[in-house]
Amino acid sequence: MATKNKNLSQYDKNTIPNANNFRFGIVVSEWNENITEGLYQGAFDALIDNGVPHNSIIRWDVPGSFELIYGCKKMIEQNVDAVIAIGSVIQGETKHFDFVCEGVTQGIKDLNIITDTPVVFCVLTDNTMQQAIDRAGGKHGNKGTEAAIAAIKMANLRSNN
Ligand SMILES: Nc1c(NC[C@H](O)[C@H](O)[C@H](O)CO)[nH]c(=O)[nH]c1=O
Ligand SMILES: CC(=O)[C@@H](O)COP(=O)(O)O
Repeated sequence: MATKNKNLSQYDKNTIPNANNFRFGIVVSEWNENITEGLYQGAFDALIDNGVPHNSIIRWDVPGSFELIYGCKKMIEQNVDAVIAIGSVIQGETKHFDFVCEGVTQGIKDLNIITDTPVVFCVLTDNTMQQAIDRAGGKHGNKGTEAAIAAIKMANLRSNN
């Protein structure tokens, strides 16, 4: 189902595990910060809404989405229960979009394989700024909210296995 057919911000609190004792790291790319700040707010608000204490959320900023890989690797060393990688990559004139998107995707995938801490992929890869706006609190909801819920569920899975 495409994003246009669902609201990224909707979740049923009755299906969300108890997150009171989990710690979360959020690494935020500064590129397209009008988008990434919206994604961060969605993620932060969802974590708080589900009982995560404010002091159990660590935020670091990195220059761009490609640096999310290293930032998340170092965040994992902070003994958090899950990490959320937040970025916004928007198509420009060249193929750089393709390489950044592929690189960050593969890098975050690798962290999920190599380490024992789940890293949630909250990196928008949009053709236009409007598509990004629509997914960072606009008409399709907020990908950051979706990512926070995924992070809670994965932290819970990790704690039970
Ligand atoms: N064009 C975008 C970038 N490009 C920058 C790279 O992510 C990286 O910081 C640079 O290549 C230095 O290593 N980053 C985004 O997050 N979004 C873009 O649209
Ligand atoms: C994703 C990017 O790196 C891209 O936005 C940069 O723009 P351009 O391809 O025009 O250099």
